[in-house]
Amino acid sequence: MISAAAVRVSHPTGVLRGRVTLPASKSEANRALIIRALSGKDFPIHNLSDANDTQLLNRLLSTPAGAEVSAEDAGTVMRFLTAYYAATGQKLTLTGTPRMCQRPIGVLVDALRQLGAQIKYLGEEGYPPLQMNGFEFSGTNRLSIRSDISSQYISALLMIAPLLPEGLELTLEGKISSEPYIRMTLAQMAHFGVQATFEGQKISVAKQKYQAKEYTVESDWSAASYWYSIAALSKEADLFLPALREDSLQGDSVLPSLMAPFGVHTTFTPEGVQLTKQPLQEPFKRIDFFACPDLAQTVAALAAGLKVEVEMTGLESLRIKETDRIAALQAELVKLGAELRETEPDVFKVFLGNQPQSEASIHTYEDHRMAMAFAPLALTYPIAIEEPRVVRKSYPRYWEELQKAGFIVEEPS
Ligand SMILES: O=C(O)C1=C[C@@H](OP(=O)(O)O)[C@@H](O)[C@H](O)C1
Ligand SMILES: C=C(OP(=O)(O)O)C(=O)O
Repeated sequence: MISAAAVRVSHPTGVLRGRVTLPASKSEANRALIIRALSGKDFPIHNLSDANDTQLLNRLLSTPAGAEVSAEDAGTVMRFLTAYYAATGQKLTLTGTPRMCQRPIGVLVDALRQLGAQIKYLGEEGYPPLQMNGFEFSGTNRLSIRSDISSQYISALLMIAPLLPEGLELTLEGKISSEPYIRMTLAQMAHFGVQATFEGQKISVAKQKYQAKEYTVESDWSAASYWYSIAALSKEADLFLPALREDSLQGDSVLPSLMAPFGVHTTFTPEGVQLTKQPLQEPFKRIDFFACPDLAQTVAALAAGLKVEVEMTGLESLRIKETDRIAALQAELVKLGAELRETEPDVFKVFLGNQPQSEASIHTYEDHRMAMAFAPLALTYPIAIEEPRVVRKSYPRYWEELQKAGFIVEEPS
């Protein structure tokens, strides 16, 4: 594990071949863990991620909850546990890092209160920490909920829905952001024997029981995005990423088509995907990240590295993630001679400027994706990444995997 305050990253040849180890999807793993806890049964979950977000949730669910529980900086842990503790009537304080206490949760708390949860805000209204004070069914099973802020609120409610006395009928209000994550939730619920319908803006789940069943978590497509970026920036690449599937539950499995214009060809095999470097296919169409927000930083940094101007939309949710990711991208791309500018409402464009003069030192804002999205640029510019340990949230072995692929990752002297 790298413990330095910063690492300097470089790649002497720009030629990459071999097999990469990916973490398992933290999204899938955390749903499987919550469902197992709600089922009251024990069954094996294979390929559980070593990501801190998953290790943390696993620990919290496998030991009796104390008076205060911290979800640290994990959005899914915070949101899924809020619904889980409400539905199981537990009384405790649920909190997180200072940044977590700036990430909104009011939409979920309002919905849970309507169902009968007693929840009090201990700090600012609409934000953690939360005092969970038990549950007394209100008699309501019909809710309307805003769906344009975070899909995690909806996934959290759906997973507890079959345990509610009358199930749940949810009407989604507005645009549905990160929709593939809602479909992932419903698909995993179906794996464990719980049926739901999702038609238009309405999702219905009747009262049912989760069945015990083994589950194998797929590799993480969001983590794969950094290897797509590496392949695109390389001189030559032939990389194998194991245990990724074409019929994935993860929305970030759009990568093969999203990355084709950037010169990365994907071949699916029964064991995983092979990435090869091809010529760029310009011109670039506008790319919409509304369904796959976790890929936005990868693409913005890649555009700067490849020196192509790319238009990006659907970035609204980036402001409330591990950091304000739009502000973070704007501050760090400038160091590489590029600029992320809002050209019309909700349309951002990466503009190119001059080649950076000296080694850029990228600040990571306690956001794993800032570190992982900018490190591949070492194939183009001299670059340093600050607070490299942030990767532990979703991909603790990231730096070791870069080293295996021929990158030099060293502490600046
Ligand atoms: O449900 C999930 O597992 C996730 C949903 C997305 O969040 P939003 O729904 O808040 O966009 C995504 O960004 C996050 O990394 C994981
Ligand atoms: C947004 C993310 O995670 P979360 O919301 O679960 O903290 C992420 O991993 O990019």
